[in-house]
Amino acid sequence: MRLTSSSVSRRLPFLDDISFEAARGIVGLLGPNGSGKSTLLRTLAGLDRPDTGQVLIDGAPMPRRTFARHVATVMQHTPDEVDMTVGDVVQLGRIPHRPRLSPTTTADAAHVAEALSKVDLPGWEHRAWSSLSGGERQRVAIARALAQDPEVLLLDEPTNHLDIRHRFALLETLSNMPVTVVAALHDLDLAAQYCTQVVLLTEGRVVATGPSSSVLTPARIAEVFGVTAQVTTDAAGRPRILLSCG
Ligand SMILES: Nc1ncnc2c1ncn2[C@@H]1O[C@H](COP(=O)(O)OP(=O)(O)OP(=O)(O)O)[C@@H](O)[C@H]1O
Repeated sequence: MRLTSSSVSRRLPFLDDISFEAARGIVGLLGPNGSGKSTLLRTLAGLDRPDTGQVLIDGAPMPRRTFARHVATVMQHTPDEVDMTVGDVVQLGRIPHRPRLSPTTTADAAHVAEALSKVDLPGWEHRAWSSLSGGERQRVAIARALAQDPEVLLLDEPTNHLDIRHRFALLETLSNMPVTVVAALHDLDLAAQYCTQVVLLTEGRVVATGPSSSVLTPARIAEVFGVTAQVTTDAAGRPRILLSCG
């Protein structure tokens, strides 16, 4: 499924004429704090409306209920004290696939188990959500989105709280799935390795978009983030970014 941001603009929080298209693979939204990544993701997810412009799926606006079935989101700030099990939380991802008020099925339970395995938490259904660490909660929130069987995934800092191994594992899993992912990321090196395309934002505007090799140049990184970057290419031909202060 293709997701298109077509000249999306908002007055508050500010977004200015944001256009890009995401197809299968990971599109990374990059930019400093306050550059508009979360605002853009919320707008793409239909949680906030653009003042002008449109969000299109396969070239057309999508009705709300169909959208909820095909597009899964993980935004920032998961709740703390919720009296639910991990299984309950991940089951929320199955709601758009069930008739209203109908009970969960064994097929739903299988989707939940598979999603938990994908985030390396197999068999965690009975753990209490409130007992989980920050990184475990983040992985459960991602499992909830995966259990939805989405064709488009919108993720706000999905690697937040994750240890290094699980950061790699998550991006590896996402890039091998037949889904369109748009993810806000802070780690430029990780983005360079896994994103098919990056959208670099500052102050609600797109500075550059395209493959990371063309967008993430040392000059642009210095201009946007105020840090020094050394850009090399690894054995697999992927750009690698080494950052230093100043
Ligand atoms: N409800 C709001 N009303 C007014 N301004 C807002 C509101 N929400 C966010 N902003 C402002 O809009 C700008 C963009 O915020 P946003 O959360 O989209 O940035 P971000 O790129 O996701 O940042 P971060 O990397 O810190 O998560 C920020 O300056 C923020 O303070």
